[in-house]
Amino acid sequence: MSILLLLIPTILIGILSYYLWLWTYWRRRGIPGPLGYPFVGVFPQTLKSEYPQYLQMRDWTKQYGPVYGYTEGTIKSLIVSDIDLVHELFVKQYDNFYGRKLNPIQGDPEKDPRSNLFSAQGFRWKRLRAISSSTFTNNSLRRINLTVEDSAVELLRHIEEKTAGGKEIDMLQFCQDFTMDVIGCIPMRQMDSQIIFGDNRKHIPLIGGVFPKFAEFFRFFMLKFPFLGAANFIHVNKTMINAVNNRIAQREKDAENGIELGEPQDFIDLFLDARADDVEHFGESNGDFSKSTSYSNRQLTTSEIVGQCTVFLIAGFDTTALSLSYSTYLLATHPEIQRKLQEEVDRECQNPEITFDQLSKLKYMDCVIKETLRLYPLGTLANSRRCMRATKLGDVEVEVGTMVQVDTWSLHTDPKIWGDDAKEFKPERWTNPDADQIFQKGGYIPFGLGPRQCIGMRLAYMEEKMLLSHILRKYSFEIGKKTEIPLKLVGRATTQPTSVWMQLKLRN
Ligand code: HEM
Repeated sequence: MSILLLLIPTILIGILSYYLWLWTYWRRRGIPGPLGYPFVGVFPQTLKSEYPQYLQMRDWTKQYGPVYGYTEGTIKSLIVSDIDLVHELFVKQYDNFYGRKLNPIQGDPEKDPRSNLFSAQGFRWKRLRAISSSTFTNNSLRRINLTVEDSAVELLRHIEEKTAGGKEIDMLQFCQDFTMDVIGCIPMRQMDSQIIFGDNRKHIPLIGGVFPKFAEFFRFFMLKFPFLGAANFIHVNKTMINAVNNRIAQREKDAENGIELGEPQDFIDLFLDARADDVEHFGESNGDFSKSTSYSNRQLTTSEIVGQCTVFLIAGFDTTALSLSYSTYLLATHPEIQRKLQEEVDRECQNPEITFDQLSKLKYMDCVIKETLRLYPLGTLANSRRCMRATKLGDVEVEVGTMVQVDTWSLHTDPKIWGDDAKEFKPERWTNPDADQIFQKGGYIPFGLGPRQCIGMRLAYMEEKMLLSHILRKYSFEIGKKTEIPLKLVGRATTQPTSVWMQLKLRN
């Protein structure tokens, strides 16, 4: 009994000291930054959906400068917005930072059989990337150009109905319908986006960050008992597993009946067909990637296909819809830029159908989309890396397991990089070769940089150009009574406007 009385306080003091030690990690190293609270660090600030963490990070950058640190539970993050450090992180020191920042509740990327392109690291990532890349080649994009156009035309019909009599519409919802139609595997298209992105899981990252050793255990329970907060995730996952299994069964049945494979219907087909011919020939330059032998398969397993389709849905649907809706807002508030863009579209896209080659001639449209993503780099949660080998980033010694997050919002509007008009919407700046130089150097990263740059970037551009061209040939975006200026931004994984109401005026 007396031993117990001694043991319990000792354990409690040990745990307390451990958490306080972690909490003051950056202070002890002389790196500035917000402290937050014991045990949870800055989690209460970074998990607020009503004030997205990227805006919060931007505020802290103003306060602490381009390099600072904070803790979220036991997760130690270094935040950077210095162009040279960004380039070093993503490109020069890729071998030291090849993992992405993950919460322990997301599982171990080395062991999870459903580990996907977004979370995987090392050889496994290389293999998934090589296999997935074949679905984003020019040829593949050309093949789906028609599907993307069908979705755009369908949306235009829908817009026609809803704007009858001069009614205002919320472009955010319309853009989401469009991108879901393009990206959603057929069985997911009817699913409410709230189910996929419903914001009811604030406690899950918190538990994972504060109690990493028990993350596997919590994960197991949350997947067993949906009411604990993972109901939406479980539903999406089950629907995807059924969809993939049904498609495999259908293919087997067709093969038995001598029916040949047709054109791919969606990502499930693309992934079932995808293979990487050079997967077995990846020579690794260092020991960290050497766990290669168990993954030398050229094709994806069923679990991997489920993981890939789910991550493509999550990474590709909302991001592209948001980017589109920000563009419509910026065009409505900058009519002279909209007119110039309409002139380009009228000139280059004269036939009813818009081809892949015509889309590539829309140079001013490229500038508008680039500039939109400079001012609204909505998907920057992904612009992070995990330190896999101890190194130095600038003057800071970075230990294995430390996360490095780029504050993209500050980087993209830094007057030292972009000039005094950094906060203005000026697509013309992209006609100056200096802007592309900034991109090469790491100052413009809406799609990240280096080997892990967004794999869906070209698909996103294609979708956006297709929809904007179809709409702008017929309508002009105009500010309406309900348009919020400036937009009110919310969100956690992505930064989104609460709504993008506007009027679509028929052109003469
Ligand atoms: C405007 C639309 C989009 C934006 C702003 C965006 C943004 C990003 C960013 C910032 C990253 C991190 C890159 C890095 O770490 O260097 C990323 C990665 C990724 N994105 Fe996108 N994305 C968009 C569209 C898409 C689409 C359409 C898809 C798929 C169909 C997609 C799938 C992915 C995947 C799988 C990754 C992880 C790549 C890897 O680690 O190898 N994204 N995206």
